[in-house]
Amino acid sequence: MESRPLIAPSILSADFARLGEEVQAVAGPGETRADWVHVDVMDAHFVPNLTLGLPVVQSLRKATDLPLDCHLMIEDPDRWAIGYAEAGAYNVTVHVEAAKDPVRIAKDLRAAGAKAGLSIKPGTPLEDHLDTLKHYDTLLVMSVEPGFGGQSFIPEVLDKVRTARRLVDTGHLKVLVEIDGGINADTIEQAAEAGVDCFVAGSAVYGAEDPGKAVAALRDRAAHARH
Ligand SMILES: O=C(CO)[C@H](O)[C@H](O)COP(=O)(O)O
Repeated sequence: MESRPLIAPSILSADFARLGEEVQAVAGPGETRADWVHVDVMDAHFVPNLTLGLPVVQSLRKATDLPLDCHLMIEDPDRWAIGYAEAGAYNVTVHVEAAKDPVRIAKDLRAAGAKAGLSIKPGTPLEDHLDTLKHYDTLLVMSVEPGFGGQSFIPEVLDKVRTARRLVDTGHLKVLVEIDGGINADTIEQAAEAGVDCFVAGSAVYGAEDPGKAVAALRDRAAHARH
């Protein structure tokens, strides 16, 4: 397990007209600094929403030195994922439900210098994808149906998190466990207790008066829940 909980604000809940400033709002000093910036790429096909793509990620790469955690909610990630690695993403996550050759994607991402992430929707069993997961660096467990920010946390996914944590800790997998959807001051403790390493939070960070303070408060809650 990561020595301290990682917090990844999702810019899905940020003001898209001021993205550079919004990222700077979580790039402050000390505990107010986010660990990663989570970037939701949606294509209006894999999910019923449309957000941003490569040009925005290329611009974000120049606007911040925080690691970019790109979550591709798109059809045909086999074709597009590599571009995000080449654009300087730290971690590029594809959906197990969309990838045709996920092992090849992971190898290509790593060869391009990025971490490879695998995401799984709430209703998809993890057990069907264990052979694939061992080729990846991160597992992004969706705790809402992907597509929109501001939804309610689905507590049933915590069993999947516990399973992933157990597999990682018994040495069968070397992946960082990440969770995305409905993470806020009320839900982060359950996720931390279940064994999450990295917490994506959109509305809980960008809906707060001070996004940096929200990052610090979420990390603090997650850290306390682990003890
Ligand atoms: O991937 C996502 C939605 O598909 C978002 O990252 C996620 O929903 C974050 O928003 P919030 O923390 O408000 O739930």
